[in-house]
Amino acid sequence: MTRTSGSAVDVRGLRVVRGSTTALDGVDVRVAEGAITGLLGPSGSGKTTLIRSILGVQVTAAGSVTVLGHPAGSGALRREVGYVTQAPSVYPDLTVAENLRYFARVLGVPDVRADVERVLDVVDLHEQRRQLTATLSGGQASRVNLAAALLGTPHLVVLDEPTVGLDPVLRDSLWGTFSEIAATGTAVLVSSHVMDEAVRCDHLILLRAGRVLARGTPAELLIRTGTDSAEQAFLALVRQGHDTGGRDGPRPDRDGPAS
Ligand SMILES: Nc1ncnc2c1ncn2[C@@H]1O[C@H](COP(=O)(O)OP(=O)(O)OP(=O)(O)O)[C@@H](O)[C@H]1O
Repeated sequence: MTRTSGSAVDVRGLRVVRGSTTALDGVDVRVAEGAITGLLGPSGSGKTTLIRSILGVQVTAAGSVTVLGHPAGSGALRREVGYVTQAPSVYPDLTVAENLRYFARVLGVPDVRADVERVLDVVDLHEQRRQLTATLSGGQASRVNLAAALLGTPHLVVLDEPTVGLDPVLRDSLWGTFSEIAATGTAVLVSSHVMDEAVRCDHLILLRAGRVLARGTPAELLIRTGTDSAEQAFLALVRQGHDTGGRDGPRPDRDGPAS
């Protein structure tokens, strides 16, 4: 299996059918190493389905999903991919440090103590290390989830709507942490339906109705649409109705028009 240079994730021609819905319809996506890629789109556009496909837990109808040079879901990726779900994924009746030690052992991290200290550092939760997870604030709980996903130094971190329900200050601080993680060379894929978070990403993939509506840097999308906010850019792209750029150039055959 070849690995596209600089790409942690390479999705080609992905089609997924869930129930009677075509959740993804011929999607091509790359996620770059050492950068934050934002996966944006309204509710039901296919963000979670794409994330599930990248994690290798989604039955696909056509196409390929390659993660760090391996087919999505391969055993080789177990320690390589960190995933932060929308729901809390740590044990409420354990302390922060107990949770992290437990997950580090499950992952088979060689030096559990050192790795737990490292991730506590990244998410700035040293003070809460002995606190029961159930008693943490919403923002602190999000940080424990993130810390658990960072154990074992993954090369790809996938976050599904990580800032939902957080106040603007906490959101800002969490995005700062994502930038720090990306700066270490890790590929960070963040889904969000909050368009104003788009400016915090290095690359954007806009999904609509199971298709890629557009992709590019935030600045490129604003210039292309002649707008000054991600939300307006998204609406302008919906009106234009097709993917007008990105790595492959126009792909009206595959990515548009969006329905
Ligand atoms: N288990 C399922 N059975 C049938 N259809 C499903 C199932 N899960 C998702 N879908 C449909 O697939 C489409 C894509 O859903 P998906 O959850 O990927 O969207 P999303 O962009 O993540 O939405 P949200 O922002 O609301 O989480 C939607 O039309 C949804 O109704």
